[in-house]
Amino acid sequence: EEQEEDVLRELRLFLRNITERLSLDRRFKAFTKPVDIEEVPDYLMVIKKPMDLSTLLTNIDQHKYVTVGEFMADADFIWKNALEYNPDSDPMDRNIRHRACALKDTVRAIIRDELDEDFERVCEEIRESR
Ligand SMILES: Cc1noc(C)c1-c1cc(NS(=O)(=O)c2ccccc2)cc(C(=O)O)c1
Repeated sequence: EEQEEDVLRELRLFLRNITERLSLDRRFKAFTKPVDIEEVPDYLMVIKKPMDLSTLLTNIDQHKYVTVGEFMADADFIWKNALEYNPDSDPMDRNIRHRACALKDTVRAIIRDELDEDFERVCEEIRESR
């Protein structure tokens, strides 16, 4: 009903705000767009679920997420994919893994500091009712 739509509208505002702040952080520039398959031709042979910050934003606008947990599951693919595709000890791989870990820690810190757990519980009730 209307109150549920108000809650989900507030969820989308919260998730858009997080995603836009991450996209403005220069450390995370490589994560703002899908990995370019012309530049990285074997990427889709290794990574089964590509994800990036612009795709998160599209998903938010398409009302894909009803809880913060669902958003986090997709956001986690961004850094997990980077760790999986760039496992080697050479400086380039180490550098992208360092940025991937910074992204993981930053998302978690924002959620810990800014998400009201009662609000997430209301979102989970809506998810279970649908
Ligand atoms: C993410 C990700 N996961 O695997 C890799 C590898 C990256 C990644 C992707 C990008 N952006 S891109 O796919 O459009 C691109 C790749 C190669 C040359 C020029 C552009 C940049 C970087 C970077 O370190 O700058 C890294």
